[in-house]
Amino acid sequence: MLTVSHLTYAAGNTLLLQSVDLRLDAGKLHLVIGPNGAGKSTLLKAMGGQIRPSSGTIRYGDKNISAIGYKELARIRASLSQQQELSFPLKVWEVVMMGRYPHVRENPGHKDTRYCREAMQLFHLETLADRDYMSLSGGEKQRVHFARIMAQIWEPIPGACRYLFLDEPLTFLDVHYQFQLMELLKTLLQQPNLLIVGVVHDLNIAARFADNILLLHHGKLIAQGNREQVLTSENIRNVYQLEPVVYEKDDRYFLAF
Ligand SMILES: Nc1ncnc2c1ncn2[C@@H]1O[C@H](COP(=O)(O)OP(=O)(O)OP(=O)(O)O)[C@@H](O)[C@H]1O
Repeated sequence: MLTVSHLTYAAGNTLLLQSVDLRLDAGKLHLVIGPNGAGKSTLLKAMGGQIRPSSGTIRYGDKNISAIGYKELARIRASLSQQQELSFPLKVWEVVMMGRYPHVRENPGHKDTRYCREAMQLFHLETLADRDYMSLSGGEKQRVHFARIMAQIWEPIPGACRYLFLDEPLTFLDVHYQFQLMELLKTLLQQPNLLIVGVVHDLNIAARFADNILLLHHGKLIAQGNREQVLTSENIRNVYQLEPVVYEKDDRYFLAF
């Protein structure tokens, strides 16, 4: 479980997050939505321990993350940031292997190689393993980074949770891979003690795949819950200044503008 209590983050005089409270369970897909500049990336970075809150606490289980050392943090949580560009020549498998560095003492061992291979299989990268990363398309690069961060937290930790933070993971992916990734995340969540939080802009993706939707606006958590609770006409109007038509049919729930 991940618990956020009274989280506030300020940059100079600007409050980017204002007293956010959350309790996120493992085994569920939590998707953060909200307009540009709402504070979604800032929230993810704070939950991933990449930035230190101005006030408030973030706990992994019963541990305050400020008490978790950098190396230990890197073994239990992985983050996909919005900008992933690498500007030096590496083969695809070498980029994926970077995910294993927090676990490696001197040189990667058989276990690290196996986890990287399995992570690459998961994202259908086997045939690209020896390609120069810089020669890949945007979508291919994105899949390499998914494999890298999955390799980082590949191994379940007995009795403890692993945390995966994905900031706009659907950027660069065509609609086929977008759906494939979301389905894959749902499958991964069947593993014990895995917690995934992602940021998406597509409200219909959130409606279709999220178990829990977090709506941020001006650094505040405006609504949280399932799609019927969060993706209401009123919330969308207030936050995006758009008037949606909400369709509900069988198990489908979607918004048209
Ligand atoms: N270091 C900083 N100093 C001042 N303002 C900042 C700083 N970092 C972020 N901001 C501002 O804080 C706000 C929230 O940024 P954040 O990146 O969290 O938004 P977001 O919801 O992820 O937006 P987007 O959907 O555009 O990616 C933005 O207005 C951004 O310009």
